[in-house]
Amino acid sequence: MFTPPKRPHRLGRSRFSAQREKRIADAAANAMQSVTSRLSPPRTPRIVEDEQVEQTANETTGVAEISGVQEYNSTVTAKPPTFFNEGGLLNPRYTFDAFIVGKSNQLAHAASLAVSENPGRIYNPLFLYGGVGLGKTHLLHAVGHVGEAAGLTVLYVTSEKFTNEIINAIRFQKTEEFREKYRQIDILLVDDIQFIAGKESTEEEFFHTFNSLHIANKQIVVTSDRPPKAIPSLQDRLRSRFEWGLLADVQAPEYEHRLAILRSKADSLHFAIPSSVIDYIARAESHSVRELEGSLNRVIAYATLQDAPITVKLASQALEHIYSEKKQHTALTVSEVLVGVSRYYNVDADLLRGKQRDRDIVWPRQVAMYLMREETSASWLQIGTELGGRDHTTVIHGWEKVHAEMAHSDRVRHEIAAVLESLQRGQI
Ligand SMILES: Nc1ncnc2c1ncn2[C@@H]1O[C@H](COP(=O)(O)OP(=O)(O)OP(=O)(O)O)[C@@H](O)[C@H]1O
Repeated sequence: MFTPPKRPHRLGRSRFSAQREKRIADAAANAMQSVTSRLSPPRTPRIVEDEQVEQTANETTGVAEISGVQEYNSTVTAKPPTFFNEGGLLNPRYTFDAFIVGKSNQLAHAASLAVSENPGRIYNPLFLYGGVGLGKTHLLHAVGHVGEAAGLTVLYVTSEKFTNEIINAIRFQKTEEFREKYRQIDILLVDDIQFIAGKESTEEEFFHTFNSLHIANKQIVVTSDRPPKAIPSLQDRLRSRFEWGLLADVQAPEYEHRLAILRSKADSLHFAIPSSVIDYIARAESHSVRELEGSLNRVIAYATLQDAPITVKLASQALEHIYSEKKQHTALTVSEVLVGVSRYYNVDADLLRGKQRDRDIVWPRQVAMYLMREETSASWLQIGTELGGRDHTTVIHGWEKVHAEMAHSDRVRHEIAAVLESLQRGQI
């Protein structure tokens, strides 16, 4: 039977003074820095963080995009845009070699490897989707590295950066230069494509970019936190183009996979971590590899700070606040499930409560029934009431339908896990 993933940790800090926590975090960060600089030569600076790029772009242009409508703030001094990446934007750490393959990411990895070796020829576009911190960006960059090594023109861009470039291009009448740049690319890598949804001119321009690259057999790889059909307000013509190639999802790693990832991370830090400690960290249910990496870094930093050997006891102290926060999760409520399911499937909550029997509405309604039963303490009767006064037998039937589909289909299992994850994220 499907065991729904546990909820990710919430941000509440009631049991810990924020000050104490900050002191540990600062000290850990400092210690980590000194550890890593002692152990390995300084790396090429990491890829510029997206936030920095966006912030700079927005500060420079004074452009705000509100509900898909672009507005210009004329009080900010405007500078002409720079269109071309300065290069080196691929993170050197994000290679195929450094990517640990497991059941949860097998398809996404194999597809990424295949397109990197044969760009524009097999899965085009490749659409990678899944929850936070599960390696989508890592795979995107890995494809880029292989392309660059083969001498191809690779462009990695976040959808926010793409949006900002379009806004700038329109503003400074440089749309031709913008198009020219995008049409010279052999491999276009776009991160977090879900953010272009609802931004009219960005979708329009992306649609044309997509078509001209696709016709020319140039490779397009995009990532998203959800499959195309679940991105609200995405234009249908883009949605169908995303579904043209291959959709590959990444899921949270299971225990053995978490172990392998942690071992590899510890090796890359040149740190001998006892297997009991690796096991201790891996045992915590985690929805994100980023979170796992954070736990490992914290344990190493904690040990360095205290000048103590790395033991399970020390690891449990270092991670105490994280685990105790995980235990404080509150259950979802039926109305949170309703709102979350409606948001995920882009179906109005009133339609979920209503009588319409269209397939597009019936399935999300049944998913809501299933998740209300599994994730809240509500009775069949209460769930029926929340869903527009339905009889409890209807709710049981809905639950059974989803349960049976999940038993037969990986795709449905993944879909339900993705809905649940989006509910949990919405709750934080
Ligand atoms: N299978 C894996 N093997 C090794 N490292 C991994 C793996 N999956 C994820 N990571 C690491 O976890 C971190 C987060 O991964 P990444 O940024 O690619 O996640 P993401 O899915 O793009 O998340 P987001 O949606 O938040 O952008 C990175 O440091 C990445 O190297």
